Amino acid sequence: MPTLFDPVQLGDLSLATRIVMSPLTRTRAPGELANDLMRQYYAQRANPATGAALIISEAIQVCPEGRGYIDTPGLYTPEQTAAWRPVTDAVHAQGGKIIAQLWHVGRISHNLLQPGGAAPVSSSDKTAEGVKTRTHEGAKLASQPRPLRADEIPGVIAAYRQAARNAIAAGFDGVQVHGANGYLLEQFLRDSINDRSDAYGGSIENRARLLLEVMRAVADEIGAGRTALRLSPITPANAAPQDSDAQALYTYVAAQLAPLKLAFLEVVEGSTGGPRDLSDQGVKPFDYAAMRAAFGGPWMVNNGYTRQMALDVVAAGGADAVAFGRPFISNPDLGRRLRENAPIAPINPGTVYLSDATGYTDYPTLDEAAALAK
Ligand SMILES: C=C(C(=O)O)c1ccccc1
Repeated sequence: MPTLFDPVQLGDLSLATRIVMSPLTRTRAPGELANDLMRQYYAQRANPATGAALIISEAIQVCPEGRGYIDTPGLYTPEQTAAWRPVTDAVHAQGGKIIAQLWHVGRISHNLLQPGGAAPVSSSDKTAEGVKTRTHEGAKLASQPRPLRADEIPGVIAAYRQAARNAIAAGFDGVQVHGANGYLLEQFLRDSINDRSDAYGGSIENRARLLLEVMRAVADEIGAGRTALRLSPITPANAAPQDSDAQALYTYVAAQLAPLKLAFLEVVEGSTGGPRDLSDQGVKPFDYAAMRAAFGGPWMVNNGYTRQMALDVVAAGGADAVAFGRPFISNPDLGRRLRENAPIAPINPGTVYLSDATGYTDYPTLDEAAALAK
């Protein structure tokens, strides 16, 4: 069996190792534009020999209504598209690969962030209780959303399609659709949020419809081999209550995706950035192997993987690649540290969402830290 450090083919993406950098929102994109500080940050982590064999970008909104925080980037205008080109060029100059995570936050937003101060959109009018968003007027509780009308849904699908086209024009090697963590597509998937009575609500087939229509549109636009998806079957992130039957729902989705032959499916195991086992919260254990069997394609795992866990899951054939999030924030050369079993520097939680280089591009590599220590 291969090791974590062996090459792997994920659709059209040929990776030098199975070490992937997870999407990480960092709120360093004022005006929704990628910039030179972001170019530095991604380039620092892009060399497959020392960093990530594949970078999945921070979440990037596909339309104005898809924004839920200040200073997150977009991919829905020519200016936003052009702003990403220096970033993808810098990643490629390191021999790396990068795909764009395409995002629509749905109800995880506030009127202050919405065009014309309108209500955010979702599958229903259910508010994400207690969720805070970041506006120019400070942290605000998410606003009550309005349900998307059925005649608005083709426009949402078109926005994902156009953003995927823009991502390729910007030099990305592909895209990952964000179908996880309580955002729009998961707001349609789960019957704890979606109470629609039209073709996009009710049965599992109807609640999965929007996600599957988006995936088919993106794959049709840029090729399935450059199209990936992230799902989070049991995460409670962003006040997303559990579905009444997560196993049936997500196994159905995986089976419906199988014929598309996507580049990969990345699955967040447990609670995003939190516990992997939620049984103490009354959540039934989820059978990820059954979901993988239904999907049948390249499988990427995420959430709290240590070096040993990552080595073990790949060696056992339990995953084709492992995505690391927070460790890549504070270790730009994480790939080297994993290979050499070198110390993993911890993050400073207080600087994750600042707006400058502090806690962003100033974490040292092993060599830089050694030089500083002399
Ligand atoms: C895109 C995010 C996700 O997937 O949870 C996100 C957004 C804001 C802060 C942290 C994470």
